Amino acid sequence: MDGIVISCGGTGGHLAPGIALAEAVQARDSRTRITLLISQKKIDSRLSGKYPHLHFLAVPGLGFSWRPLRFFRCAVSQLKGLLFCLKLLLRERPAVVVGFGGFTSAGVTLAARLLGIPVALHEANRVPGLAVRTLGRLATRVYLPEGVRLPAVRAPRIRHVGLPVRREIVDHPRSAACERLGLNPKRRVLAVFGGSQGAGPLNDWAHEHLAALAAEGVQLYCVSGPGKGEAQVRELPLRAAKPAPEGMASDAPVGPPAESTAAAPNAAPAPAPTPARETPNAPSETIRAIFVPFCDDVATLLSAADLVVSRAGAGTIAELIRCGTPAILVPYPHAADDHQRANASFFERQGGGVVVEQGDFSRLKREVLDTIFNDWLLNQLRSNLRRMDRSHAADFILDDLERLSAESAAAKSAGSVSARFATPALTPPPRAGSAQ
Ligand SMILES: CC(=O)N[C@H]1[C@@H](OP(=O)(O)OP(=O)(O)OC[C@H]2O[C@@H](n3ccc(=O)[nH]c3=O)[C@H](O)[C@@H]2O)O[C@H](CO)[C@@H](O)[C@@H]1O
Repeated sequence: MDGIVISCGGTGGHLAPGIALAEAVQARDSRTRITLLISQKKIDSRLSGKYPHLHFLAVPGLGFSWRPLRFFRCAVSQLKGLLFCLKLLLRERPAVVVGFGGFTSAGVTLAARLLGIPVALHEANRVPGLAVRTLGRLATRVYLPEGVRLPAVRAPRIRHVGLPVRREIVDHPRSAACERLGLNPKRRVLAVFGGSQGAGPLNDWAHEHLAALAAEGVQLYCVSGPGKGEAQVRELPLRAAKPAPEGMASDAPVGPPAESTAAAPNAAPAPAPTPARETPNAPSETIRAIFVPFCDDVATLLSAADLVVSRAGAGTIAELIRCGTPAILVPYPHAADDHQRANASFFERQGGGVVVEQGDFSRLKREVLDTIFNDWLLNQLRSNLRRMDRSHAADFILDDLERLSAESAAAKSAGSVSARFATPALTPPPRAGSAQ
């Protein structure tokens, strides 16, 4: 393939699979020109900064809104985005364009369509978003999660495939991962993760329950999200107020902990070993709760965690599956068309974990403690997650894109040959997107 433009801006859930696809293209042929279009949002520059070997370009564009002023600003910025993409595609002449949804996909999809470049759109969620629903009709190909339908797009243009996951997302040995994060491998680890923007209610829950979790011997690692809290490490006493019966969580109230606070997440050595449930009263031991605004090494976090409490973004779910980490998903209740609830309940039905609604937070602590100390259940969930993994998504998409680009090239050259030998009256000019 000569070149590829990947539109993946607006949020971590679009950017991460874009990066994954770019990595797969590079691995297949390092000479392929790859351009990744991102948005001007901070989260995009934060995440893309980790990949200096890839070529990112920020494209103008704002998210859609029905509010009059915002609607007008969105229309102007989308127009600017379209012109930007037309210039880019005319200069780069990529063999194919791929969009991972979101408002940054609009301009490049239209531009590709106008220039007769095959364009593929990928939907990660179990309810297709506005971008894929509206732009899908223009696309040469639409990739959907297994079992998801999009009636507006003709069936031959649809392929069912999972979400490409970045190469770095692999399951590491747990002990080494814990030590890298400054956690004690002999204690249980709960990760709290709100997706690329963080989740205020999950952060609040983590702050409210860190003492109670520590008392039970559960270490906490909370990724609070950019701008949603400072990095801090807290050392809390391990103190079972009421020893719990074997295999059951204690819900006894825990008094205010004698705690210390430090600023650097990975500074101090890991505390002394001994699981809380085996020796509930180890007076000198402290349990850590770590808060970071952003995590640059999600694979290490998911490898260290025995259990994750998380939003139900499609990217996070794909990474939980890849690392085999069981989760309690708390879908974001205001996600467009409630797609996070659909993502979460599919994950639950497949056996990767359980769903707790945000309105049902009172049962979250019990759910966490009942799961995190239940080795039989954790093993069941891990084996279900292994079964759910679709590790070939990037290669499947890449094979298909190569086919689309070859078909488009063949159609174009057939068009130009017939144009040379046939009379113009008999041979219609090749249509844009004739490979469709
Ligand atoms: C509120 C909302 O509508 N969120 C949507 C958004 O989620 P969001 O942007 O949160 O995306 P996901 O949860 O799908 O993925 C987040 C990605 O960012 C990475 N990451 C995140 C935090 C961090 O500190 N470091 C880091 O690297 C994760 O590893 C993952 O690759 O896009 C997803 C994909 O369309 C949707 O499913 C989500 O519903």
